[in-house]
Amino acid sequence: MASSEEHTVLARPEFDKPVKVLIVVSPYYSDIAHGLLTGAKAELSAAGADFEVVEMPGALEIPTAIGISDRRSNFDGYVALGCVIRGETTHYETVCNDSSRALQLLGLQGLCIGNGILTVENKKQAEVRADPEGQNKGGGAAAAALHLIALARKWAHTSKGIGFKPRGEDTLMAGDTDGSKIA
Ligand SMILES: Nc1c(NC[C@H](O)[C@H](O)[C@H](O)CO)[nH]c(=O)[nH]c1=O
Ligand SMILES: CC(=O)[C@@H](O)COP(=O)(O)O
Repeated sequence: MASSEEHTVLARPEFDKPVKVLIVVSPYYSDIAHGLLTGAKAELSAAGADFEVVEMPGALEIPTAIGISDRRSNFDGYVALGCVIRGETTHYETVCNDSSRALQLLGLQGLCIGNGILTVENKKQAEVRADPEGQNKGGGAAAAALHLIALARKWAHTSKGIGFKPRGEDTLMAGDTDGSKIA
């Protein structure tokens, strides 16, 4: 089956300065969340990254939680962990699509986010994907965040000089109301 085929995994990035990552996890399916979290923590620890963990009720709250955290803290990156299992109604599509799209939009704003929100047909599919000894999607999401952080740091002191300003305390972000922060 295509889903069990091996894929290429990039070498773990190395950092010369501390890295601080926020894991935002929904325990909606707690056993699945536990597996994802175990894999993500192991990957971050192997890279020497520090991390904190916060919980949100469901996958839909995860992007909002990351957006709030990014405006009010100093994390280098984020790992989103959760699981959405198809039910009887169309709500599955809403939770899957909106959480994924919102994470991508945050990413396009410059946030370094690994998406480890499983979107599956049944619990069995989730179990093999969450298992740190199996597909280890939590570890994969943490690795994705680390690669984005490494890229952001690689270009940290580079600019085309055409008015682009890296995100920072003096950069106006969506939701900011302080006019003095306008970049
Ligand atoms: N059905 C699943 C949900 N639904 C809950 C939403 O994420 C959200 O918390 C609620 O609509 C309140 O805003 N969440 C999951 O993480 N997984 C599901 O399968
Ligand atoms: C992904 C969901 O929100 C899903 O679990 C909801 O189930 P249902 O469509 O049966 O209400």
